[in-house]
Amino acid sequence: MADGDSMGCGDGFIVLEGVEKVFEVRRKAGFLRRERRAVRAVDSISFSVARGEMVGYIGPNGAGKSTTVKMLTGILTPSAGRLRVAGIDPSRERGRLAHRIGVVFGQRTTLWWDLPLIDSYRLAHRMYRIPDARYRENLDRLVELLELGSLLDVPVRQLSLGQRMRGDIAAALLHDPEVLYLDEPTIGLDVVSKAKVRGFLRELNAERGTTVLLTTHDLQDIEQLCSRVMVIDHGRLVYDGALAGLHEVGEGERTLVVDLERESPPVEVASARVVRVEGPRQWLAFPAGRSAAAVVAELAARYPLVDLSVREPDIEAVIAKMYAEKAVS
Ligand SMILES: Nc1ncnc2c1ncn2[C@@H]1O[C@H](COP(=O)(O)OP(=O)(O)OP(=O)(O)O)[C@@H](O)[C@H]1O
Repeated sequence: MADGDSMGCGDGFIVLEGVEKVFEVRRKAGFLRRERRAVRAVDSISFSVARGEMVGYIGPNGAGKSTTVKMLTGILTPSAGRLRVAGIDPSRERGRLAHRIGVVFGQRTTLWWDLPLIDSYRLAHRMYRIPDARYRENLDRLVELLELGSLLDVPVRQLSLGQRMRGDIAAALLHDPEVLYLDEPTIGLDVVSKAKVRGFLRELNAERGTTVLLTTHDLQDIEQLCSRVMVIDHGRLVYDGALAGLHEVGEGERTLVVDLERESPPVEVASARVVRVEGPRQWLAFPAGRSAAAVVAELAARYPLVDLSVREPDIEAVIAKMYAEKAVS
């Protein structure tokens, strides 16, 4: 089959239907005896990403994120299911797909370590057969946006982690890919470098409509860049939706911060529990799915309130809880 549209998935640009990847691993099981075991790294995953979407793909270590990305780039062939990126079957037409996608691995560089940065770009120019005018235009734009001007003649090994990451991102975008896979793009970066990378990605998505699939352990990346998030755990997709909806899935707690008229012992209400007291200020936790109005009404009826505010659950806490629950079940 040549075309992704024939899969009946509408305008999906990245489409997975029941995709699986099973690895055969051999283990020593005694003297001269080896045992074969199947590891189901990706277990019947289906999703569809529209052109121009920016999606977070998250999950604990060993969940199957890298395996999914490797199948999307064509490095690995799925054991079952169907997969298309821009209408292309990645493992069958890896070369053709390479012109349409860009890949950045935070922990691995694709740049030539001992050569000046610009040499890696010249190589990409030839490798991807980018027309000269387009190469120049893209290079100028990326150098400006990623602030690489003073770094082009510096050997890659002398670059800081943040500089190298920006260099890698530029390398992945010189050929104008429609899709960008980012694997931990801000790992190990300082706050300023993280902000630069995130700012650039937002601009890229807004200006060029580049579709972005972002794998990260840094949930601020997701909060600042993605309106949709997919959570994978033990090879299965356990959540696909808005970031805000994760609060409900994780059944996190919201916090009501109240200022009483004067310092007092922890307040007593049925709908919430006090988790902290500091002078006249008290913090009350209540289930995220419940309305704050009931808690406020109960409090106001019994205590003199000066001020109050509601804090949403910390997304990291919600996801940590979600993983913990999965591990127990
Ligand atoms: N080539 C391989 N051979 C055998 N097992 C593998 C192979 N690659 C991955 N696995 C196994 O598949 C599962 C998923 O691994 P994967 O690297 O996709 O997880 P991940 O979500 O990317 O994890 P991390 O966040 O640690 O990078 C793990 O149990 C891993 O040990």
